[in-house]
Amino acid sequence: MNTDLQQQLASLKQQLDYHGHRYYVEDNPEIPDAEYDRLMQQLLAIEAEHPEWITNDSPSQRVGGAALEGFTQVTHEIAMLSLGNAFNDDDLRDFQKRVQDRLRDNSSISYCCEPKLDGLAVSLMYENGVLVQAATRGDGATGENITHNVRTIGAIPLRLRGDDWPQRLEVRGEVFMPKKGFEELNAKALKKGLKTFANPRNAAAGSLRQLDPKITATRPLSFYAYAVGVVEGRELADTQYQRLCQLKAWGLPMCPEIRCVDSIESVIEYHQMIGEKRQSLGYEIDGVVIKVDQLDLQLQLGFVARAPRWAIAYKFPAQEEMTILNNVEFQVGRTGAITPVAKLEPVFVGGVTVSNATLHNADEVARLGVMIGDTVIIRRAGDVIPQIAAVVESRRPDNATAIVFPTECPVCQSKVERVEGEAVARCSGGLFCQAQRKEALKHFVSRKALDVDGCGEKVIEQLVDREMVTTPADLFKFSAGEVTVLERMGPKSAQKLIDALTASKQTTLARFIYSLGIREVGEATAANVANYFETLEAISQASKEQLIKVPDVGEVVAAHLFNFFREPHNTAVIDDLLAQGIHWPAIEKPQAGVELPLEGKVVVLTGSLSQLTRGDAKAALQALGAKVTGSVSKKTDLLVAGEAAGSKLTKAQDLNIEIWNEQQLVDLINNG
Ligand SMILES: NC(=O)c1ccc[n+]([C@@H]2O[C@H](COP(=O)([O-])OP(=O)(O)OC[C@H]3O[C@@H](n4cnc5c(N)ncnc54)[C@H](O)[C@@H]3O)[C@@H](O)[C@H]2O)c1
Ligand SMILES: [Zn+2]
Repeated sequence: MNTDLQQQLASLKQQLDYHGHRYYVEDNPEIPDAEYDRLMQQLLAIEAEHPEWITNDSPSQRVGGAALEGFTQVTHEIAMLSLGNAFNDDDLRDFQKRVQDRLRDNSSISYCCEPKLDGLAVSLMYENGVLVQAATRGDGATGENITHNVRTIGAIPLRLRGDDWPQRLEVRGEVFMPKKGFEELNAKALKKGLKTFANPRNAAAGSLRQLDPKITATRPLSFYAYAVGVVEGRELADTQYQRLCQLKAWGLPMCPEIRCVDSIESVIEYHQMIGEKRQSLGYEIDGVVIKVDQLDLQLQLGFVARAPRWAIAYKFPAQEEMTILNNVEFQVGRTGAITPVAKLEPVFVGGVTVSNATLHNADEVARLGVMIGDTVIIRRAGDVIPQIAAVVESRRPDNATAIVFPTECPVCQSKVERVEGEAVARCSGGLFCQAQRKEALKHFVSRKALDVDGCGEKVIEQLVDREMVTTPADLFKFSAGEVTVLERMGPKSAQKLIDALTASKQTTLARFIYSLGIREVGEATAANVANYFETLEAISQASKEQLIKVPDVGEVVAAHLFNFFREPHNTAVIDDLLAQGIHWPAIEKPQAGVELPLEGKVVVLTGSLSQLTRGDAKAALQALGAKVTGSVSKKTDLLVAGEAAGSKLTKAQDLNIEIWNEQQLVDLINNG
């Protein structure tokens, strides 16, 4: 009759066992906590209806997981328990009612309110004020001996302060990894191509349960005390809050957000207040823990199987949820970067419904090992954009398909380039691609490029939005009358704009190369390339090997240059520009035998310049024959120091290096 329900129960137990093991024993959960909690709530609901089905081995009756092999075991003198959960204000009011009913007391009860730290519980045994043993919670009865590892955690005192502590004192609390440390740890791992941790809890647990304490020592772990276990030889205060204050006086860190309040409504306010603070705290929390403050009341209330009756965890809405990756679309950014965007089955997480998430780039896709059709874990903490944190590989369907990057830009069909060593794939049709149009045009007319007066961002935006220009060459194709349709463009300013455009046609090869907006080709690089090859034709036909010979051009820049001129869309625009009359004077190389004024000199630039941009100054120095480097050393021949020069100037003075001001450089540029 009840076989369906019993089958469901068996399946829930089996799933909870599996995920509990991954979480508690392996520190490598597969599903988000919210999903685990839902499974647990289903189990509890069935067991509430059929208490006769509850077995001792049910996940509802047990705490945590077994100790890891490799550690010696510690038997807890007083069991370390879990906590019941509340998910809304009414759950909390029910808790209050249960407490009052059991105590047969209607007077108001004080509650100690504490952030629920997302790390792992540890027990610290102090004898005569000295830390003698540390253990994990394990299955509540038996934990792992992690004394050596815990000794490496700076926040945990090896010896208690003062002298009024009990002879034996067991302190319980949470070891956790602060958010900042977690991010740094993951950033390091990512750089080295190592596995990253999904969240700070896993990082803390994985770091603490290391067989080698040297590894633990390198991990940024911290600790807050929240309870007392064994006490022998002296009485402690008779409330939870006072006890924590005592621990604090003995040198054990106490979370500064802990408050004692005297009504359940104040608890609800506290929960809300901490919820609002959650993102700004330096550590991850997943709720608040509410404890009846009076110790004698706690004793009267006692325990159920796996949790005290006098405490409850009031959870925050989940920041991690599961959903399905339905598809991946590729977006082209305004600089041509091609970003895979995950199209998700909508899911409510971190307070909003999420249906898109960025996958960043091909490296990220590979790192996650994600496929279309996968069940993925979405993480959205605070206002941070939603991220795909992990893939639930065990739920991969048979028809899952690989994510394939396009070889052609989805917007303009130009070739996609992915330069070796760069994570990002890009559309190489910079001059032509609609997605990049506005950026390309703004760059083209900017001061260091063709320097078109009166052609600001607003003008470009309107010209593009009205489809009056699609490529830079179109800028030279309209009449003054045609541009008067733009906002705030009277006949006079229209004529000015046309005149400025006409004037800009007379330029230099360096400016022209710079104006094309080739990736990583700044003004100095453009000048070097122009000087080296002397003609546009030579540049556009140069091989990568030839390009690398240009000062300042490495493999990446060479690849960008090479690919740019291989894209027919780009060369068509360049031809059009030349047809519109863009021209420049031929570059005259100094005759052989004539030395450049700074030939072979190693020059460093520092401080802020007022007449030249950094790039112009660098390019000018290079044109004068100098090699420009970044730091002052014995090899430096000359330092050009602008305003507010700092340590480089001091160092150059110490080394007796020749020092010029900006004007001296400008004079040399002007007079050769
Ligand atoms: N993702 C998974 O697969 C998976 C599997 C198992 C468990 N879990 C998650 O683990 C949690 C259940 O684990 P649990 O049994 O350790 O219980 P719990 O996390 O609900 O509560 C007990 C624990 O809270 C911690 N805690 C933090 N601050 C505290 C404070 N101020 N006072 C007292 N305790 C404090 C202690 O470590 C204590 O052991 C749930 O959040 C569940 O979602 C997830
Ligand atoms: Zn494109």
